[in-house]
Amino acid sequence: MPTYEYDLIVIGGGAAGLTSSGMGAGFGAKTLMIERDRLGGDCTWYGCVPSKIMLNLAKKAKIRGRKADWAEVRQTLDYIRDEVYEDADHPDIFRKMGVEVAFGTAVFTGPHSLTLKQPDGNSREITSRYFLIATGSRAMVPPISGLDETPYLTNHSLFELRELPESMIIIGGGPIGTEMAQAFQRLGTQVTVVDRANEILGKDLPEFAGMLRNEMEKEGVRFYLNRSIQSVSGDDRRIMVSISCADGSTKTLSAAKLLVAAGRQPNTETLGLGQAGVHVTKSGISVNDRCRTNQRHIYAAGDVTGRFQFTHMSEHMAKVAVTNMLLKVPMKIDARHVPWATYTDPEIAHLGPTKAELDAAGTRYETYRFPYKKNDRAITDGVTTGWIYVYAKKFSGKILAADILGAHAGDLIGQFALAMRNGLTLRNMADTIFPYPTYALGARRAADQWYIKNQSVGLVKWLKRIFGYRGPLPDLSDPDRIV
Ligand SMILES: Cc1cc2nc3c(=O)[nH]c(=O)nc-3n(C[C@H](O)[C@H](O)[C@H](O)COP(=O)(O)OP(=O)(O)OC[C@H]3O[C@@H](n4cnc5c(N)ncnc54)[C@H](O)[C@@H]3O)c2cc1C
Ligand SMILES: NC(=O)c1ccc[n+]([C@@H]2O[C@H](COP(=O)([O-])OP(=O)(O)OC[C@H]3O[C@@H](n4cnc5c(N)ncnc54)[C@H](O)[C@@H]3O)[C@@H](O)[C@H]2O)c1
Repeated sequence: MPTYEYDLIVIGGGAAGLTSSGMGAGFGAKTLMIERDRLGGDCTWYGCVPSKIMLNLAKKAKIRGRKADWAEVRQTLDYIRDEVYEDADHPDIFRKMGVEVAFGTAVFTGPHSLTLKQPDGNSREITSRYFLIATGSRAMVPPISGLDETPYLTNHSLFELRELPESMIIIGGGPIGTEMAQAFQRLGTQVTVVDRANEILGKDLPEFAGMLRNEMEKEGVRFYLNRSIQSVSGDDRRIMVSISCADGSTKTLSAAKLLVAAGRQPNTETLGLGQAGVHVTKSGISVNDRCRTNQRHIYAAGDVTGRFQFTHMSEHMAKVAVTNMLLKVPMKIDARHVPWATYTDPEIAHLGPTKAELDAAGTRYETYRFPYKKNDRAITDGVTTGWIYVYAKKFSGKILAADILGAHAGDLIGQFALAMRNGLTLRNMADTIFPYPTYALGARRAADQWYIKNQSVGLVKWLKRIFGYRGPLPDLSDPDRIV
């Protein structure tokens, strides 16, 4: 067997790269992680962490009822991002684990070799037995007339703004556009969202996405949905966005800033994938269920594959890749149990196939629902907007999917993910003791609905006859009754 300098080279030090290099070293592989910027990737610097800080500060601004102090927002953003970096992403943490960390850009020169272009201008040729590509994604800039000549923000520049804009137009009502619309509106910016789709958060349950949009409209966010953008123009002081209206006319929106949040594109161009013979498409590096590319020794994980663009999925894919590559254990991406959450107020979360996918596949299921307005903790906290919907088999209670709108939906969906992944049924959940008063108890009460819905007047008649009970027949007509 030829000898290589490393057993594993990981390219990219974001969620997928950090997980895979730590695991690689943990399994005894001589591992090198290459990062062109700072370890931590999008999540720490330009994604999950700053966006959740903004949402938290925005909630506080809403409670105080006054505009945020942008200097304080920026200070908090910098302070917490640094804290996350020092606690979880710093190169020394990985060096301690046995990972070599090198800074620079990696470019393949062959199937087992690459050039590391270092920041000081020097280059180094390196070989490895295995590679894991985890170079992530960046904002996709749609081909809109005038956009190239107009200043716009993306998630890369948004959190570095020097002042709070008086107004902002956001192109895209996906998770980024929706979270940032609420955050900026609450901080004091007048936000307008434009999307070509007819509802925000196209991957979530439309009914819940519509309820969230209503809440955001009450807070002042303006939505222009089902509109195509004709052109964009402007300068650093004012931006104009022309949109088409349903009657064929054109309307021009204007704001101080423009944020493009219209999806992602994979970071693949500078990798020299052709030299390594790795197959790539516009949506990302093609991988199989084991995260392997068409080259048996080259794997890819995370956003660069264009598959599931979430931090938890980047970590999951990294685990799948390393387990197959270094342990030779055939582990597959668990695509049937993928949860996600959008951290607006109320939150919106989903698990498994969508309701539309269940319906399209002709799957037979029952919907078990529980409203937040009947959850005592939601009542005491004053956050009663929301619902838990679980889709499950009528007789077995086997969980097929779930949607949640409401406070802590992202945490609650984890309860169903654990149950569904491990074959626990709604009956098992309903028989489990959950503490009172918690949001999690709402998950159990949704599971209780399986017992309640399986109760029937016929069953009660049978009980009465067998045991000689003398009460009247119950009224079971309310589909949302809780006992
Ligand atoms: C605003 C926003 C909010 C988000 N919020 C959430 C959330 O709440 N929850 C959630 O689950 N997900 C969220 N996401 C998605 C999440 O951030 C990504 O799915 C995740 O960061 C992807 O991780 P990754 O490791 O694949 O890529 P990245 O984190 O992008 O890491 C890739 C790394 O590779 C480096 N790199 C690229 N090319 C090269 C090269 N040629 N050589 C060397 N290094 C290279 C980059 O510098 C980068 O550090 C959010 C994203 C955004 C933009
Ligand atoms: N809480 C979270 O987990 C979280 C938060 C933010 C981002 N993310 C991840 O980041 C990914 C990217 O987020 P995103 O919101 O940029 O992308 P997205 O693809 O989810 O949504 C983009 C939106 O932009 C619209 N759009 C695209 N082109 C348009 C055009 N020319 N004109 C008008 N509208 C247009 C689409 O219809 C869509 O609604 C997400 O898919 C998600 O995986 C996750």
